[in-house]
Amino acid sequence: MSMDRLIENIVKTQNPSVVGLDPKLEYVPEFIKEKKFKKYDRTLKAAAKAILEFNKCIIDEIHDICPAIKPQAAYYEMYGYEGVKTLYKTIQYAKEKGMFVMTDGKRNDIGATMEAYAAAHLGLTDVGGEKIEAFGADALTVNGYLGSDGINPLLEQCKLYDKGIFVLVKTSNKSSGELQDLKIGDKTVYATMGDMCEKWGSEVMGKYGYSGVGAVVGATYPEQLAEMRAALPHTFFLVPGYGAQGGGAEGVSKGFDKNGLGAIVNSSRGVMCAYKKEECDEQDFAKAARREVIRMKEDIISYLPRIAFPD
Ligand SMILES: O=C(O)c1cc(=O)[nH]c(=O)n1[C@@H]1O[C@H](COP(=O)(O)O)[C@@H](O)[C@H]1O
Repeated sequence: MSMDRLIENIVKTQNPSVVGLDPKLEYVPEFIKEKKFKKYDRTLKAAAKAILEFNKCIIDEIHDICPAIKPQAAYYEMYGYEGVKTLYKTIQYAKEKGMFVMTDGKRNDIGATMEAYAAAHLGLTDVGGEKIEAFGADALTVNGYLGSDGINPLLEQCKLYDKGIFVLVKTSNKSSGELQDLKIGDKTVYATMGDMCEKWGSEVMGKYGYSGVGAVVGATYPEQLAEMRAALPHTFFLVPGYGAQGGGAEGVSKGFDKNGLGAIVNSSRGVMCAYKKEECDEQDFAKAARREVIRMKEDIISYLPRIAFPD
């Protein structure tokens, strides 16, 4: 089960964090951009090639100490088909290095269209009887607010191809409460969505007590993280919002269980732009990313009892 593979990577690296690869071109060091501009002019192709080199250098530096990456599709789509090619190549490269890949697409649609998204990102695409992997991530972020019709096609792919999903429950952004904190009877909308994750997940349980249906709960809402951890014992959390959005290690620790499992914390800009914050030589950008991954890991695990498989 895919969440089992994520847990195994976390225990192996003793690191419950994921690096978000959300590479705006302005984050890419000048020496890489200049090289690509010289070869391809100032084109979408040059941008996509620069981003691929940037991503690969970071993956080379962190794959032994970090269990997973989370490329956010928007940062690739903005460079058109060349950017989408870079997304595919980034996913494949990270997987070859043993990393777990969560594509952040926040996809959702009605059943038939969701089947197409599910095939694209998690399963196989049928080409005249030939089944071909399109993107091949291990997991996909999705929006569950269209209900079960939008989630069931994904569960099929999760079962068939050993994949996982992370459903938006309580998002990290400031206005997330406008809808998600409203009450349905005596329950908030986000808690109701959390319950739906537990229900969907019962079809795809893994061997460490967590299902293939995870939930996104923001690092910026520690109280809600604690509430959801207690309410959703089989749901693994993706926790974005650490660092750049103000979330801290003590807050995110509320999303973990007694074994130091149950959550993985994302940082994107914090890692990609570490070399800018350090003000080190830009040639050193990937090493700065590695230093930030180690700093973040030490920060988070200082609040956890241990990171170990359940007894
Ligand atoms: O699903 C997500 O990953 C996500 C959900 C959420 O509630 N908040 C959130 O910030 N994210 C994503 O997590 C990443 C956060 O990036 P940084 O703020 O740069 O660390 C971005 O890719 C966001 O799209």
